[in-house]
Amino acid sequence: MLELLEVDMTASVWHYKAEGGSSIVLSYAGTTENLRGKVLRISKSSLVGHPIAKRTTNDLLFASHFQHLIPSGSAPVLVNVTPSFLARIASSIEPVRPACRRESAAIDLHNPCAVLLEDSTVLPGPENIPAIHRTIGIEIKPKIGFPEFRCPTGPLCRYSLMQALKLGAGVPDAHVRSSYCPVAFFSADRARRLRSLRALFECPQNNFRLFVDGCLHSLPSHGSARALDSFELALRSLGWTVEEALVATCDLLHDSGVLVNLAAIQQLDQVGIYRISILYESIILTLNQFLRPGGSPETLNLLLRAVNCREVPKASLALLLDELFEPDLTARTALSYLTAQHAEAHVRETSCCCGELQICLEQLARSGRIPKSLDGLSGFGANLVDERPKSAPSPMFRFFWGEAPGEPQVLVNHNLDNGALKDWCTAVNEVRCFLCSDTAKDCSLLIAIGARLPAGSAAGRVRVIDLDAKHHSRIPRWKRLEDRLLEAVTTLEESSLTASS
Ligand SMILES: O=P(O)(O)O[C@@H]1[C@@H](OP(=O)(O)O)[C@H](OP(=O)(O)O)[C@H](O)[C@H](OP(=O)(O)O)[C@H]1OP(=O)(O)O
Ligand SMILES: Nc1ncnc2c1ncn2[C@@H]1O[C@H](COP(=O)(O)OP(=O)(O)OP(=O)(O)O)[C@@H](O)[C@H]1O
Repeated sequence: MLELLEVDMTASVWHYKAEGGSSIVLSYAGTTENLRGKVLRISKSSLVGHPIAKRTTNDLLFASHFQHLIPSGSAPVLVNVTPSFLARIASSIEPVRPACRRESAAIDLHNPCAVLLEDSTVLPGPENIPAIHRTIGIEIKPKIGFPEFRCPTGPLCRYSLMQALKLGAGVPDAHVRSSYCPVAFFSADRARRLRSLRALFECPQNNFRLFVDGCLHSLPSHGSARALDSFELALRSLGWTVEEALVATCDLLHDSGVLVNLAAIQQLDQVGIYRISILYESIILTLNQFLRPGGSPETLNLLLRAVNCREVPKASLALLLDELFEPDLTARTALSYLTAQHAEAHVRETSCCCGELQICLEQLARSGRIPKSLDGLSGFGANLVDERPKSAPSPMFRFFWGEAPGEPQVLVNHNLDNGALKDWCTAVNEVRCFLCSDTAKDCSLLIAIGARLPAGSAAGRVRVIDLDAKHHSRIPRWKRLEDRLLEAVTTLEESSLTASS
């Protein structure tokens, strides 16, 4: 059983730290010893009260399986919160929340669970107590590290297309187009990595945040001299110039091995959203066939067992889909290695988990959870960075090359044979891998660096945050988004044709 802890529910000791699309994070400012250096991550709901992220406590159950991987005291813990505590927090933080977040969502007052986490924007002091006066925290949401699209001028990454869409839609954060390139950020080339980091610093949008001594430092979308000045002052007090701090961050990220691991998990997406969407619809058609009156419950249960799911008698479609796509232990292990990722750069030693991740991915392959196309796993993770776009066509490349995915179809009929069962398992596993990869495409890195050391290096640490499993119900939305991205590619193609004629 998962243990639910109680936390200090005095609203005044929890201060707003930051937020994303589905969570608000508060830092602890009270005196309880074991809460110092912790943050509380609470869920949001839409303004009319619908939960935003379909999160399950399994995320935490899962984390509890891997406590041994996570440095002591850093493992996330599920805690109980009351509606009245949440309501008090909601009113106290409202004035400090960014307007665009306030207008779209609020605290979910009806979710009795929150997550207590280590504050990864600060470095632990001697007794694991955060030395909050001496840390710069840098948060990066790197997005997808390989190009997925092709246009007349060459490969194109999803991020730059999203920039075009965000600019067109007037997204508040993105009124200036960023020159950040995730492919360069994941690159093995240090100069390219550094250039992409500078681009983030110059145009942060929602991909880059700075914390000074654990507090979010507002960095305007396109550099107001004043905000930069105060950040530079904070850096200077730790012995850094901005450029030196960016170089140290870049090196720390590289030494930690985290980017290679992240890229490996992102590339569990081997087939692209169009094929995934067809498979997802096929899975729904198949389940519906067996859920209809007269459908065969025995066959349905056989299908569930074939993909390691519990038998669900008389289940609804929604329950069955949740059961099928609740990430299984092995897929979660891969993500868990990211959670456990950390690096202590001052000793230039890393606790890079490439080896373990490799084993885990191989296990995924053996258990049939990685599609056949990923069979050649030797080197998986090791030489992905920079290699893949040249050596193996990405899903979207394949789409353009004419391997269109076809129509959804019922994957098995009532006379289940081995071939049909295999198609079913492949389809479910491909969708599972895709969901797992999407988590890695949307997570963030938190890099904490302390004072500059004489050799120009930093005491520092890298953590990966926001590894929530993505819910299968997002698949139709992702497909529609992909349609819009493809339209943007077409517009680019047309404008380049016009320019060249
Ligand atoms: O759909 P995308 O690629 O725009 O990604 C969403 C992110 O937008 P971005 O492009 O990074 O500005 C979006 O970021 P913001 O909340 O806009 O900062 C979220 O991360 C969203 O995930 P979730 O709803 O919080 O679980 C992300 O949604 P998912 O794609 O992960 O469902
Ligand atoms: N462990 C942590 N330590 C310090 N700050 C954190 C931690 N976890 C989250 N944060 C801060 O809170 C913000 C929101 O958290 P998180 O990314 O988990 O929310 P989300 O809504 O799931 O994000 P997204 O919109 O990217 O999906 C982060 O961007 C980060 O600034």
